[in-house]
Amino acid sequence: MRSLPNILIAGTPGVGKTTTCNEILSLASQASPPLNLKHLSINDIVKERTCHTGYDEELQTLIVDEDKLMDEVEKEIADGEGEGGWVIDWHSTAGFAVRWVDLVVVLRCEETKVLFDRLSSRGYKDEKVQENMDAEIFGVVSEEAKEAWDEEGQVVELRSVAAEDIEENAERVVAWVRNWMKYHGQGSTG
Ligand SMILES: Nc1ncnc2c1ncn2[C@@H]1O[C@H](COP(=O)(O)OP(=O)(O)OP(=O)(O)O)[C@@H](O)[C@H]1O
Repeated sequence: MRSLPNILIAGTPGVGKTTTCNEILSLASQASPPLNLKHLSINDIVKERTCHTGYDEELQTLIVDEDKLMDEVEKEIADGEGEGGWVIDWHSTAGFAVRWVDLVVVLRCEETKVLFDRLSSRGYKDEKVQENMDAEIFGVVSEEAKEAWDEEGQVVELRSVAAEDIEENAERVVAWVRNWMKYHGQGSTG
């Protein structure tokens, strides 16, 4: 049994995963007592441990080797077995074992114009912007998560459109962590 939950922050590129993870970690470190949450950036793992088979020029993205990537993720998560507290930052839930993750937060940006502007400002090609817009409109990440984590309350969708959503979402996640700790008899653990 972990003493802190593992949380996967998922969603279409540009919905605000990294920004939200940073805010969660910041709030957690300032909490009293502080919560020892740790950021697990899957983007960094893909690049640093070469969990890819090359670069797709068309879609301007690395072609992820999911098996290798999940081996690396499991090493990280297993290292913290009995400890937990990973805030995992990745666009997808594919490949993750359900037992590794206690809560999946899918960030959503329903305001398509806002997401379009965020993606375009990164210099993405039209095709890549469109692919990501379609994924967001059809709720692809959310559907995938709900298929795997079928226990009630394990997948939550949070709106990430305006700047104030970031803080509100981070506060909700930190509050959820506190509740999880109480429920699992970890109430006084920092
Ligand atoms: N809710 C929001 N309100 C205002 N700006 C936001 C919001 N969410 C994200 N942004 C802005 O959008 C940009 C992308 O955010 P961020 O890098 O956190 O997204 P991401 O989901 O982690 O993307 P990727 O999957 O490509 O890593 C940043 O400039 C961030 O400041």
